[in-house]
Amino acid sequence: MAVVIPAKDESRRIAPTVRAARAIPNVDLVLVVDDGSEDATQHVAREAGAVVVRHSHNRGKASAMETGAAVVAMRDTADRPARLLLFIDGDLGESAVNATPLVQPVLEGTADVSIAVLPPQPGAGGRGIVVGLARRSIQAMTGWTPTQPLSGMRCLTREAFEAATPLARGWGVETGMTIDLLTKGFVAVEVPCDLRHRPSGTDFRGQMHRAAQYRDVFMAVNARRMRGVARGAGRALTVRKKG
Ligand SMILES: O=c1ccn([C@@H]2O[C@H](COP(=O)(O)OP(=O)(O)O)[C@@H](O)[C@H]2O)c(=O)[nH]1
Ligand SMILES: O=C(O)[C@@H](COP(=O)(O)O)O[C@H]1O[C@H](CO)[C@@H](O)[C@H](O)[C@H]1O
Repeated sequence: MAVVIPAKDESRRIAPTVRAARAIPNVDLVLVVDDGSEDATQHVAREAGAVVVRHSHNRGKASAMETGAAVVAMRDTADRPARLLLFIDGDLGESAVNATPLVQPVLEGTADVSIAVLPPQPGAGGRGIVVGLARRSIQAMTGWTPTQPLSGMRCLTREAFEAATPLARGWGVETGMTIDLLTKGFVAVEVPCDLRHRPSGTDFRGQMHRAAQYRDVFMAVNARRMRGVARGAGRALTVRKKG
C-alpha cells in the first residue's frame, strides 16, 4: 500500500507525518508530493524516510494527488496487485498513524473508498458553509449524505482512483471524487479516525481559504451537474429516436 501526501509549505509538520505514515501496517511506500513549496518541505520529508517528488510550481492539491498516484503506478509491479492509495494531508503530524482504520474496509473489499471522519478540531473556525454546500450537492447527486464531505484522508483502490480521474481542481477534489465514484457504482464508507490537523481559524487567512474552497467545490459540482444534464439529454434523444 502507498501513502500519498500532497504537501505545500509543510516543513514544520511533514517529518512526524511521514514517520507516522510509515508505521501504518502494510505501507511499503510513503510518497510526498511537494507542490511547489517555498520552504524545506522536500528535504525534511526525504530525511524522514519518504520518497519525494516535486512540482516546480504550485499546482494545487488535486494536481499533487494526480502526480502522486502516477508515481505510485510507476512503482507498482506486474507480479503484484496495484497498491491501494491512502491519501493524507501533510499537517497531521504523529496523529497520521490513526488513519490506519481506513485501510481495512478497502483491503477486505467492503468499500472502494473509505473516508476519515475527524473529531472536532480545537481552534477550527468554520461555520459549515462550504461543508454544507458540498454535503447538499453530494446528497442531491448521489443520494448519500456524508458527515464530512471535505475530508481528504481517503483510502481507495487503483480502480476507483482511475474512475475518479481527471480529478476536480484544487479544493473541489474531494467533493468531485465522491460524486464521480458513487454515480459510477463504487461504494464509499466513512470511518471515524482520531486525526488532528491544523484547522483554519477565523482570521483573514482562514476566510480566504474558505472562499477558495467554496469556489472550487462550486465549480466541481457545476461541472458534474452539466455532465449529468448532457447525459440526460443524450438519453432523451435516444429514447425519442427509438420511439
Ligand atoms: O496548493 C496546495 C495547497 C495545499 N496542499 C496540501 O494539501 C493538504 C491539505 O491542505 P490544507 O491542510 O491547507 O487544507 P485543509 O485540509 O485545512 O482545508 C496539505 O497537506 C497541504 O500541504 C497542496 O499540496 N497544494
Ligand atoms: O475551513 C473550514 O473550517 C471548513 C470549511 O469551512 P466551513 O466550515 O464550511 O465554513 O473546512 C475544514 O473543516 C472541515 C470539517 O468541518 C474539514 O472536513 C475540511 O477538510 C477542512 O478544510
